[in-house]
Amino acid sequence: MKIACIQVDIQYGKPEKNYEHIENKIREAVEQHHPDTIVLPELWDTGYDLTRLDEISDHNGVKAKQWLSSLSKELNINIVGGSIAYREEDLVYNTSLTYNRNGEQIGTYSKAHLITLMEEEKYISPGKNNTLFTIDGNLSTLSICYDIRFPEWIRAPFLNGAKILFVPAEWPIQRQSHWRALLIARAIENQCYVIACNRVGSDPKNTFAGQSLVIDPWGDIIAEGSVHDEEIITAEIFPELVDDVRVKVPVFNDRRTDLY
Ligand SMILES: NC(=O)CCC(=O)C(=O)O
Repeated sequence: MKIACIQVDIQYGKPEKNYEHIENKIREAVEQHHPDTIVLPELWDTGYDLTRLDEISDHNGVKAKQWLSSLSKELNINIVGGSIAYREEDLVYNTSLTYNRNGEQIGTYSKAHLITLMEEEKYISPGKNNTLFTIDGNLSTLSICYDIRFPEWIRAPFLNGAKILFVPAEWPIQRQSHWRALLIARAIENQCYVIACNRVGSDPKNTFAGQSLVIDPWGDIIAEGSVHDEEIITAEIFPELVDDVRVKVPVFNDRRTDLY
């Protein structure tokens, strides 16, 4: 499966502009790299313009759903749609929607761990469920940005057979070393592919770290974005490698389920 992470800058609180820019980038990625699966960053529609979510969030995700469905079908690609500001009645969630090549929604997940450091919990409601979905035959899960600091949360879908972890993010540059280390650790401990798409650029409060990563189940980085520039990061992944690594180092069998 060929992956393309769309590492872009995001305009603060301007969904229309972001839709236009990201659609152009997706079309460019498809023309130049012929990916099977496209991955977008976190909150790519609004950015972290949290105080204006009443005005700019997507009611029931109607707009994003229509756009993701028609684009994935037209271009014959899977789209792991990063995340959007998704309004459900009076609450807003940081929600990811995944579509397959037929334009069908196959996955949804709302960020469970909200980052108090960025005051996310004041404006966004937390999700309660993790997710499992199948992309081109590969069982996958997804966590959003700050979630990667909580390995006990991420473990559950891997105990249920996941082989790939997708991570849309808006990770600031001041904690860049944590981004790399945490993603490599999640790949090694779960013996899975990690496909992490971060944004670049700045908003009024933060500068973001880019460095989108594709990491194999051995923990080796196989593709990496730059820190400052918009970029399409591509990699070919081989999910059968997950089984090889799990046989070589059988940590799933060696877990002490009598103790934890
Ligand atoms: N958008 C985020 O969740 C940022 C996470 C972060 O900055 C951190 O965990 O550190």
